[in-house]
Amino acid sequence: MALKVALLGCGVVGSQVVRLLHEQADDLAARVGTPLELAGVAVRRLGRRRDADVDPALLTTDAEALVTRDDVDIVVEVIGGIEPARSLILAALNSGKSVVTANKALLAEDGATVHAAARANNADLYFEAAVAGAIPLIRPLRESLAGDHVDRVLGIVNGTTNYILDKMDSSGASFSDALEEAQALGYAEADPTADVEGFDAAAKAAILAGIAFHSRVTAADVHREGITEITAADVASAKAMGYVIKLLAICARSEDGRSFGVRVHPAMIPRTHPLAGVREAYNAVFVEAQSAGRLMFYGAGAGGAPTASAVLGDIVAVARNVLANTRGPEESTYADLVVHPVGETVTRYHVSLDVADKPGVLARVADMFAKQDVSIQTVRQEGLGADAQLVLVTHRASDAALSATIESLRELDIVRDVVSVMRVEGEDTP
Ligand SMILES: NC(=O)C1=CN([C@@H]2O[C@H](COP(=O)(O)OP(=O)(O)OC[C@H]3O[C@@H](n4cnc5c(N)ncnc54)[C@H](O)[C@@H]3O)[C@@H](O)[C@H]2O)C=CC1
Ligand SMILES: N[C@@H](CC=O)C(=O)O
Ligand code: NA
Repeated sequence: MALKVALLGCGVVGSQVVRLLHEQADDLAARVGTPLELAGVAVRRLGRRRDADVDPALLTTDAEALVTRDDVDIVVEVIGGIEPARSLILAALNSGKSVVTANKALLAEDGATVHAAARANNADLYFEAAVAGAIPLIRPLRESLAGDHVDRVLGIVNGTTNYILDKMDSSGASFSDALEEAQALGYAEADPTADVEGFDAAAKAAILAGIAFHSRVTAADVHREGITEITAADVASAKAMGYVIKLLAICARSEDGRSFGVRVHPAMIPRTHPLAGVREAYNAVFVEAQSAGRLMFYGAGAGGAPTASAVLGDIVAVARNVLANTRGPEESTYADLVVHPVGETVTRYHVSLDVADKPGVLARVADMFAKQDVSIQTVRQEGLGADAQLVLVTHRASDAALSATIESLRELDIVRDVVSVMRVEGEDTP
């Protein structure tokens, strides 16, 4: 007997899920042990032209009725956003269906509710596509590394922003042109603010940290900065110093192991760093675990077909569980560690200051750093006279000390503007 799949949403990802379910039907049936059949596809509007070749008889605008239908075994949610996705997923789980979702926004906002519903109903909740698209990352963390102790997860988890930063760096494209290209290629979220302001990466970081450190983490726990303030001048200045700017997600345990930090922000990394070679919409994530050492996961982090690949992998896993009357791993939060504030983060900084070009300026600026115990590694002057800029790179310092330094620099009459402050990552370890 076939297992029936209900699909919610038929956009960039959903239409590719439909295509793969059709094109690979025989292989999927052989791998699962029984055919997978599309029971229905919930869409917002009937009669709209769509990429997928869907039998019109399967289309419905009544998603609620579809997810609770008796003959449906697995519900795939690729609508995105919080509502109605959450209500539909809960209705599916409460009707005993297993769920596959790509929805990182929901999992990071209210994962506790959906995971609890999965547990209460003895149903599966799989979400490999939610983080880093096609790259197998959730399953390795939840299953392959279940016997290890993860200390750090660090990488590029948003394809749209990586595409924009890469185009700005390699071809001098403007921010807005590069964003339009990323949207046309199907990488961006429905509202690209989620990408460029770092919300999407922050949601993914929350999910990764929660799994890696066996603790509950929500998007609100993540320190988030986007890329909208990054200018062509920042990109050029980074390039001149042998760096490239990337939007990084960093989840790291504290040294005493009692807490961890989760942050998403643009950072300069050396052009020789492995993450510097991650181009276009590709993602790459390092996982550092005590016994496994350093692992690197690389691949397509966005786009219809790559994301659908991860969704299909989850559908097969869930279908096998349904047939075997078993279920996959449930949410693990037993460690219950706390998330420490970003002020405790220790890293290096690149600071650009617009200063008056006159004797004594450097000494006064250096004094502000010294007062906060922030040690300067390099300093150089760019431009002359009214255009003079001081560019400083610090040794490792706490975020709190650096912020206090910047505040005091702003008050100096010789500092006309703090042009940019950016973290420098990846010089000690990847
Ligand atoms: N596009 C990508 O590269 C990736 C997307 N994702 C996630 O996959 C999910 C879907 O993303 P996309 O396919 O890119 O978005 P999309 O905007 O192309 O597709 C969503 C579809 O859901 C439909 N929809 C909205 N409300 C509905 C409702 N009440 N009932 C039925 N259909 C409804 C919309 O009309 C649209 O066709 C999101 O959670 C996104 O974050 C995850 C990884 C990569
Ligand atoms: N908008 C996201 C899509 C995948 O999660 C991105 O650009 O990475
Ligand atoms: Na993935």
